[in-house]
Amino acid sequence: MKTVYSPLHHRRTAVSELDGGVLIPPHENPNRAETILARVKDQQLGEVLPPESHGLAPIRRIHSDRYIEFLEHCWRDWQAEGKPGEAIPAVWSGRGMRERLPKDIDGRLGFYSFAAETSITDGTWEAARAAVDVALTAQALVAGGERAAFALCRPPGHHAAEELFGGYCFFNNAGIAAQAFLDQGAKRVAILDVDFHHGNGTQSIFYQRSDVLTLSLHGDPDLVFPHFLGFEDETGEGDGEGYNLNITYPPNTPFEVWREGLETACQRIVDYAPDALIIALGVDTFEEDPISFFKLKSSDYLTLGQRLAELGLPTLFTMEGGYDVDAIGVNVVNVLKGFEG
Ligand SMILES: NCCCNCCCCCS
Ligand SMILES: [Mg+2]
Ligand SMILES: [Zn+2]
Repeated sequence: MKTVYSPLHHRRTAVSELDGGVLIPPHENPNRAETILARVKDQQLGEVLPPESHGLAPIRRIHSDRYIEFLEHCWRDWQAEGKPGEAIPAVWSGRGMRERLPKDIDGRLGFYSFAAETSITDGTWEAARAAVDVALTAQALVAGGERAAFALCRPPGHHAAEELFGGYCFFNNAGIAAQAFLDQGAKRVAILDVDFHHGNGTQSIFYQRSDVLTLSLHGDPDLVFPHFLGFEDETGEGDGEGYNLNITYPPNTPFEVWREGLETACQRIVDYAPDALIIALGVDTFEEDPISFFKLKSSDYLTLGQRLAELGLPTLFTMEGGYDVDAIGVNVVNVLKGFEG
């Protein structure tokens, strides 16, 4: 299986994440991608390719122009105000307030985000753009006939909505790739999110559409991020009714239980008969993950990959979460090796 990787992910080297009332070194750090890349090479998974540039057009198919403009200029505008730290949202439109876009940078940060753990800093724009190019380059490999390809994206994307950043995400790499498949002639695309957290951005982008089936297995949002979306009664709206599936699990869920949800999701995908499958691959389902509460073991990721291969679909893997950096390489490549059989 080919991997697409860009060293430009290093441009996203934030120094602060708001956690527990203090600023900590971010969980979503460059070592994640480097550890995965090293394991890809160590296991001789396949060729590692640089991304081709795809420009803004594919991003504009999913994210609004004003949101893209905001991301491009946020750091400049923040610095212009002489703020000492990284750009972190601190004020939002609470219930009963207005949903209008303010001029001020603090207001705009709140308007375009849903969480405060994700800072914007110098280079975030470049890294987020490169992650999209990585996803689209891998998508082109699959559209061009490869059975599967791995987009080693960093920063991740599944929490990013049309006009929202958060959860370490800025552009929805998997969603942009799904739209690219459709723009190139696919009729139906399924996005299966196996990250520990609900893919709220992916769900909301396609919530009223039936040409993209979105499915996510994740920790009960009553207990974990993103807290305000991802419940099992969210099944889609309008044309999209029936084309969103959320399966939630409690703390300490082991693979034996989690795989039942995977089976349900796989059956739904078979019924949907998509032209392509995108796996939003987070491995924060791992038993040692520092911010999650499932109990999957490294060997379970081999089984996960095997099960996904049985769907027999052209498959794009986009890298999402996973924060036990020592184990992330083994766990990610186990999925891909399991898939290859
Ligand atoms: N104290 C941990 C808070 C985590 N909040 C964001 C989680 C984003 C996961 C991305 S896959
Ligand atoms: Mg998920
Ligand atoms: Zn996650």
